[in-house]
Amino acid sequence: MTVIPDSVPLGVALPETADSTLLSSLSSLLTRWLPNQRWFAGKGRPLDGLTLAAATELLPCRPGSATPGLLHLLVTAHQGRDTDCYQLLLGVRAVLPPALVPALIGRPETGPLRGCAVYDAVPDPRLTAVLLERLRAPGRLGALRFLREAGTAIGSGLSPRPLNAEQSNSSVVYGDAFILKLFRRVAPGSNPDLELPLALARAGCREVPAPAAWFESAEPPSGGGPLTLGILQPYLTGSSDGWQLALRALADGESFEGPAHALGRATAYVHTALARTLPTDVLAGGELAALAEEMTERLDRATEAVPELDRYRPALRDAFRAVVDMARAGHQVPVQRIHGDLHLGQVLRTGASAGGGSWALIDFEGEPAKSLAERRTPQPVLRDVAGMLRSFDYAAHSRGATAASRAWARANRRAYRAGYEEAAGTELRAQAALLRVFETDKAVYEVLYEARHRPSWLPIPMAAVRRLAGGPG
Ligand SMILES: Nc1ncnc2c1ncn2[C@@H]1O[C@H](COP(=O)(O)OP(=O)(O)O)[C@@H](O)[C@H]1O
Ligand SMILES: O=P(O)(O)O[C@H]1O[C@H](CO)[C@@H](O[C@H]2O[C@H](CO)[C@@H](O)[C@H](O)[C@H]2O)[C@H](O)[C@H]1O
Repeated sequence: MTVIPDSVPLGVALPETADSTLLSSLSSLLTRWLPNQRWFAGKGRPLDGLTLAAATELLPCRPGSATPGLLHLLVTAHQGRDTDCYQLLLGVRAVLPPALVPALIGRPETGPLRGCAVYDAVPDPRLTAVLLERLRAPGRLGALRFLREAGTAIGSGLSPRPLNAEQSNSSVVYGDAFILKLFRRVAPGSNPDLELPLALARAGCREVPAPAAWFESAEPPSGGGPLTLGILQPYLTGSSDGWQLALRALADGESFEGPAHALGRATAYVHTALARTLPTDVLAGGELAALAEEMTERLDRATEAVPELDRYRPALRDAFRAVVDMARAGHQVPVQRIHGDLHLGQVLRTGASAGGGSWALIDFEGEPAKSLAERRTPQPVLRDVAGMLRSFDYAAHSRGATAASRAWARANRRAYRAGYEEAAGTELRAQAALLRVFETDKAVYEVLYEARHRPSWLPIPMAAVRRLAGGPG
């Protein structure tokens, strides 16, 4: 791009004049491409337009050059009154190799990149290698700041490959040693997916992969703090996620109670370490009433999207009222930072083939639909426990709700609770009413999630809603 002098090697913020020409030339291509991405959060609503929040050239983009360029953009998507900021990493080449053709976004007809192939850079190892180099050498580059945890060794020359998982974000694995998670929808303020694992690792908790390096963008003029953009952490080679393992055990007619028990213990260790390291509080009186109100509102929103929920609404509202009764009876509920969206897909088991195995919790972002402020608010630990209990129910139902699969789910739920109680030193039985409230709230969340993302899965949380509302399961 002509605005960048040859002498600037890497990472420059584009001058504002270049920003506006750049975006106007890319705008129509990105407006078509963005809504089709798995991670685009505003599906089903028209995209009215895009504005550019920040642009940084990580590798020079020169039309006609044989070497690829790399542009880092933060763009704001406008949908009615809603705005969301997305992180885009764009490759720029004169000629696109066949392997990268599926990543093509388009060829701008005007502006500084006229005629170049502009594409999603995540599948291009030549470009993602640059990100690792930047993370190895902390410092500021244009609008971006690269940081590294003291005392971590990050090797050079590790070959990158994109992780081909259905994800809310995009990840790149480097030589099976590290994984870089690139957040797609970003917001000002520290992302709990960095904040919590960093605090846990620094506190010596071994149940999370420790962040090794990360990068962020400067605080926007509207405030709120820097935006967390990407996190590099050790790649747990040979691990399998809990969802795959549970389904395999179910299909093979094998018990999963040992791993479920260990998972309960791992969850408790993480909770205990979080309570030791980060602020805690208690909810009482009006705050408990507000919690019930929040759950009721979520139920009302879900009912608007899934009218089938309406017949269960009175019973579910009654269930939430248990929290108001607790408030009236003068109960206090401890709250602390938690995982926020714990399920079998968020836990990785390593070393299982050697007979032992240990669990690691990943993806501390919280429920994707909640704002960053909501996700960072201290919560009762039972929210996480309930999430995992629901997940055993999901696994069983995804293979047909037979008597055997239901018994399998019950046994694993019991084992998970027992492991948790043992390691946390708490009696979950004494909190059964509140645990049921959180399971109910999670099932309502899942109804809305499935209706939006995977309608064919809707019967799974609907069956739970029916059961929790007092009907047959
Ligand atoms: N440290 C890790 N080691 C090995 N695999 C990982 C690691 N972190 C994430 N993964 C893999 O990447 C997938 C997506 O990671 P996750 O943090 O859940 O991203 P997203 O928020 O985009 O869903 C996980 O399901 C897991 O398969
Ligand atoms: O992993 P994410 O943070 O993107 O979480 C969202 O998607 C999950 C599905 O991938 C969804 O989890 C639900 O389905 C799981 C099986 O696929 C099941 O194990 C969970 O118990 C169930 O909640 C999660 O709710 C959603 O936030």
